[in-house]
Amino acid sequence: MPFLIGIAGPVAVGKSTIARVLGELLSRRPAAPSTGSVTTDGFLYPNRILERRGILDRKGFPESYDQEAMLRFLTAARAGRQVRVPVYSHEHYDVVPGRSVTVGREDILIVEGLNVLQSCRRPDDRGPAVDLNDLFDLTLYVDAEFDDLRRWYVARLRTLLRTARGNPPAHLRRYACLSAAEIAEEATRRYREINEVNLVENIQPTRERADVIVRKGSDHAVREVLVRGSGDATTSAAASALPAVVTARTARAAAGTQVSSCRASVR
Ligand SMILES: Nc1ncnc2c1ncn2[C@@H]1O[C@H](COP(=O)(O)OP(=O)(O)OP(=O)(O)O)[C@@H](O)[C@H]1O
Ligand SMILES: CC(C)(CO)[C@@H](O)C(=O)NCCC(=O)O
Repeated sequence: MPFLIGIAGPVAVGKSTIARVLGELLSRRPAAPSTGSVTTDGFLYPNRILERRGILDRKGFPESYDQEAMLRFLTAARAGRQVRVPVYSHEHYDVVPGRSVTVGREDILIVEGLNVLQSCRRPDDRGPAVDLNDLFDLTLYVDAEFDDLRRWYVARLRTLLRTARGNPPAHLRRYACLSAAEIAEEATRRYREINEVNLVENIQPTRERADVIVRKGSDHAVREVLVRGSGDATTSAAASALPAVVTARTARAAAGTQVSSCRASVR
């Protein structure tokens, strides 16, 4: 059965980047465990369903996910069963029809998404909601300042537009004839009106459930690592070892990131 790691946090905080780097680092451990990572974005309903339900502008909110499918996936993965996960594309702003990734047989499986610490409806609402947190062996919450989050969101949008090379998919067309300043203004407004509302209402309230809170600075470097623990010597030692590992290695693995000092404590 895989060791399941959950990574939660706001939109554009760097969850998938951390999942990728962490997976790579863990697979280089002496025992060479096999690792995989997957995002809960794949369980978003396709745009056509969100549109039909009038919730396209609620993408990322709890009701925009197929929670039953997500719960089935996590339960199967936890039991070590192979399972197919649909794929979401930021480029196309939609779930990709017919595409999936198969996971569940790895030694370590990392699942990242806005909602991995939230609770999830059971099929047909039978029984109380499940705290997804309970399905993971270790959970992280990646945190950052709102100003930085907006900036990283805008930067990612710019990258998407650049990658589209003058032929953007439908949802990016509205940005195509805007100046750089207008793109930043429009994307910042979008972040504030949708993602920040979701952050305050649904994502940030789950932060304290995480085993580890990782705080990033405006240069993406890890500034602080807060480990939830009983205050015993082992937890304290693990907490003090973490920042050096996370900061230095994440920085090396993510090109252009500065290595900087980082505090660690047990909370
Ligand atoms: N360590 C890093 N150094 C430099 N840039 C980074 C780093 N981590 C993330 N980024 C950049 O920040 C942006 C958001 O990162 P990423 O896509 O990993 O976030 P996310 O939390 O997975 O987003 P979402 O919730 O929307 O899927 C991307 O443009 C990415 O390149
Ligand atoms: C796909 C999510 C929900 C999370 O990755 C996010 O990137 C997103 O698209 N949010 C919806 C609002 C927006 O367009 O940014």
